[in-house]
Amino acid sequence: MEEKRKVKRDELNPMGYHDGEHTKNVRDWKEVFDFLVVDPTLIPASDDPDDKELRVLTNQWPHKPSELRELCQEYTRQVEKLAFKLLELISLSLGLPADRLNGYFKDQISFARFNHYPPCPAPHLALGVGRHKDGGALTILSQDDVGGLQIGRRSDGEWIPVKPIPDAFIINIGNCMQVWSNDLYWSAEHRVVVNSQRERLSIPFFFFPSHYVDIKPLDELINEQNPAKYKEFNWGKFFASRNRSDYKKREGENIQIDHFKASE
Ligand SMILES: O=C(O)CCC(=O)C(=O)O
Ligand SMILES: [Fe+2]
Repeated sequence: MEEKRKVKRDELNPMGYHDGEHTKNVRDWKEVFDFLVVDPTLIPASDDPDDKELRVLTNQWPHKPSELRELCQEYTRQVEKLAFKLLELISLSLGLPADRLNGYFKDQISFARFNHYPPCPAPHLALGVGRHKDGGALTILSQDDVGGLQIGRRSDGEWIPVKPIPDAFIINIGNCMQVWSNDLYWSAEHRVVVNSQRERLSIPFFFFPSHYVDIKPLDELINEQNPAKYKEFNWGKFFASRNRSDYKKREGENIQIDHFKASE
């Protein structure tokens, strides 16, 4: 516990250890450790569109276990390669050049997270993570054999458990990919249920574009018959606004991707 406290995140540095996260204003039954892929990483200081100030994020590593830092860095080096490979395959699947999306990640603000979901005495009253869509381009998720992740089926919203498969990653489409592809790729809503018997561990890698990238449906994919379904938005500001709502309970509605839907 002492080591965790030394690397606890705060309002200035959101990296490190944290056990009070909120998804859409509801506290999650979990503790997390976050670390950046690129250290340091620059993000907007606030979600105010007129505020041009940037904030420097840096990693916070505990002294114990001493090999944690090196292991984490090696993990994200490898998973990042997979993320770029998937990005290229998705571009090709959309009929675009393989490297069409790569430029958006020149100063990526990606990070990885250890999620620890302790056993919960009243699992029907809590969620590990409340329903949400991942914000970035892709999420590459590694999970243990306990299970608990559920995906909201697009047709009827029913929660479908994602069965853990040994040595397999789960790939989630994020909001940015949904918008770039003008809904050809869909960012599935998901949540995590907890249980009273076993703790669970998962490690998502959130593949996030550079903060200054403006996200909109790709020109090559829209035309008169198939107009843009989203208005342009700035990724860094979107990220900053979601982060604010992650950090603590807030008044009012949180910004979600549907806010940028073009009017029908
Ligand atoms: O633990 C999981 O399986 C998923 C966690 C998740 O959805 C997230 O951290 O965004
Ligand atoms: Fe998620």
